[in-house]
Amino acid sequence: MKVTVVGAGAVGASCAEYIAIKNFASEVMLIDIKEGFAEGKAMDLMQCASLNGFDTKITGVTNDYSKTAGSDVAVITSGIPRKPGMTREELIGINAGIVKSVATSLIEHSPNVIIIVVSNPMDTMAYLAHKATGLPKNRIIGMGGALDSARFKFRLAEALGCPASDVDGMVIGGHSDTGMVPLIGKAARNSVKVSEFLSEERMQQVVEDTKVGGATLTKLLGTSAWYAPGAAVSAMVQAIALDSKKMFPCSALLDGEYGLTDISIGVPCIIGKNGIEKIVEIELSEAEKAKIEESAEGVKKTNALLN
Ligand SMILES: NC(=O)c1ccc[n+]([C@@H]2O[C@H](COP(=O)([O-])OP(=O)(O)OC[C@H]3O[C@@H](n4cnc5c(N)ncnc54)[C@H](O)[C@@H]3O)[C@@H](O)[C@H]2O)c1
Ligand SMILES: O=C(O)C[C@H](O)C(=O)O
Repeated sequence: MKVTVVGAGAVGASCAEYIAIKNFASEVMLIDIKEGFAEGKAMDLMQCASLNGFDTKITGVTNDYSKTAGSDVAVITSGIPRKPGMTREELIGINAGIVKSVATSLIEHSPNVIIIVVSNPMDTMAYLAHKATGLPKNRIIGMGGALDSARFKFRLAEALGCPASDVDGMVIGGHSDTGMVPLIGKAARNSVKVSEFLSEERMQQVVEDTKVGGATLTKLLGTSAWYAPGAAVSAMVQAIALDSKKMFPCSALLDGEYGLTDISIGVPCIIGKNGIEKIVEIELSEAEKAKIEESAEGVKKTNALLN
């Protein structure tokens, strides 16, 4: 499998590194607009091959899309990250132009590619990629929910005083500070609902900490996070490569599912060799439904800025 990663910055390089370490792809092509940058990152990563024991060939190129030809999967991480105090939505002015041109360049050289959109504001960038390319719905996947769910599990594990591997939980809705919907009522520790262990107040704290997970890290780091984002994307690429039919919350273009149309937003999806193979409609409580509707309103407001 050939994977192109557009943007060799913090998230793109982290994603390439995890893909290589997991050793399921034959080739990763890193591409960046900054002269020599992707080449340098690729060389640095390749010098880890004998140390970390991987056979994936990582190559870097400056803005030459002919080198991405024949990609099975492409990950778009190109664009600017937010600084402390900013929202993801504030990035739209610069990132929309980048994502639009990158998505069209990718399919010119890889007509069968499955695109994973990471650049923020992610739900709107995934929607834009659909509009710009006209690709079938299964072939554009927004990454946000996989990361947000990992952060939810981290916060749940912290509250429960247990390893994250004991915890199951999912975040749906928009990938924004206010739009995320952590499904706390369905979260469990080894099949036992977390409400059996945590007070209502502690559960609400977990929900709030999860929603501002990206902002909290941005404040600490001075720019946004990259390790967990890179790991989340690599897990999705792996599910495509291995056709594993794993379920991740992904930003998918909806056509009536969850009562929503003409919007990309986080919902549970089955990921396999065809990208989004199924959107799973789970039963939501009235409160959860109201939160998803509110979240969708927020995403639609950001989408309107594209016009
Ligand atoms: N969806 C998510 O969960 C999630 C998680 C983390 C970061 N992000 C987003 O991912 C994006 C990248 O974050 P980062 O921390 O890696 O930023 P970064 O600045 O480290 O890297 C971005 C890279 O994109 C490159 N670039 C810019 N325009 C380009 C173009 N037209 N073609 C190719 N490359 C181009 C830059 O040169 C830079 O190397 C940001 O928009 C950030 O908000 C999203
Ligand atoms: O927080 C950000 O701006 C980056 C990303 O969306 C994240 O959640 O880490």
